Amino acid sequence: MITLRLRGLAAGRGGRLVVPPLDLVLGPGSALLVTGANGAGKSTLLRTLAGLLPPLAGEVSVEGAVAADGEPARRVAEVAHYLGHRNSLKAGRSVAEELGFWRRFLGDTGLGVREALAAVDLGAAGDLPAGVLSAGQGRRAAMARLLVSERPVWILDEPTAALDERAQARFAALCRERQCTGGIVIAATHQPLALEAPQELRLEALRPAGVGEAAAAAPGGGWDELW
Ligand SMILES: Nc1ncnc2c1ncn2[C@@H]1O[C@H](COP(=O)(O)OP(=O)(O)OP(=O)(O)O)[C@@H](O)[C@H]1O
Repeated sequence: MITLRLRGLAAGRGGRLVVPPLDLVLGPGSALLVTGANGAGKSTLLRTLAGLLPPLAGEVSVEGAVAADGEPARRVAEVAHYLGHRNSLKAGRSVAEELGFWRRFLGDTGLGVREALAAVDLGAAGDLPAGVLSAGQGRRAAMARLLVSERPVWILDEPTAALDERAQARFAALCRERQCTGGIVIAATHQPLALEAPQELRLEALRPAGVGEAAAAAPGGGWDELW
């Protein structure tokens, strides 16, 4: 059964510390809700966990999971789905074609494309170009991407933004099913998300060194000119 272990994991952008070192253990069936104000570093942390940004310090290790090649997984990216702010669907191709691409790319170990679309109430939209989907439909198509390939870790950035109430409830149920089968769900969100017994990690925005001084000293009002 899978466990993720964060040891002194610090995340940042452009060499600037955004999330101070964290120690955390996420065992099978667990969930982590990452909260905090705009700019606090939620996306930065999630992208670091997903292997899309290098940690500034420390590490995240994976134990007890097997990668697609049958070897023990060494990196979270080998066993995780990452759902970012964008839906990762090419506008000119049909929703079904796009999901078919992701199914081949990520490993065809989950639901078939039509089954996955039905599971997110998008059964009638498979032949539409992805670019014509509404914001909420696009998000549901992205949810279907989580289902076409079986991966134990879901890393989700604002997953329910744009979803109506029914779709939010459906998505939360899918996350809990992931937990029930021993998976791990990590979600950054400003909205309630009904996960099973989540740990909460609230991030506080760090003030970049020297910002106050620079603003005070800048001619013409400093930061005010940016708004
Ligand atoms: N590509 C980048 N280069 C430099 N700084 C960045 C970059 N992307 C984000 N930042 C900065 O990193 C900090 C954290 O941003 P991040 O997107 O992680 O916040 P967040 O908590 O996810 O915010 P939100 O709730 O608005 O989505 C912010 O100060 C932001 O300006």
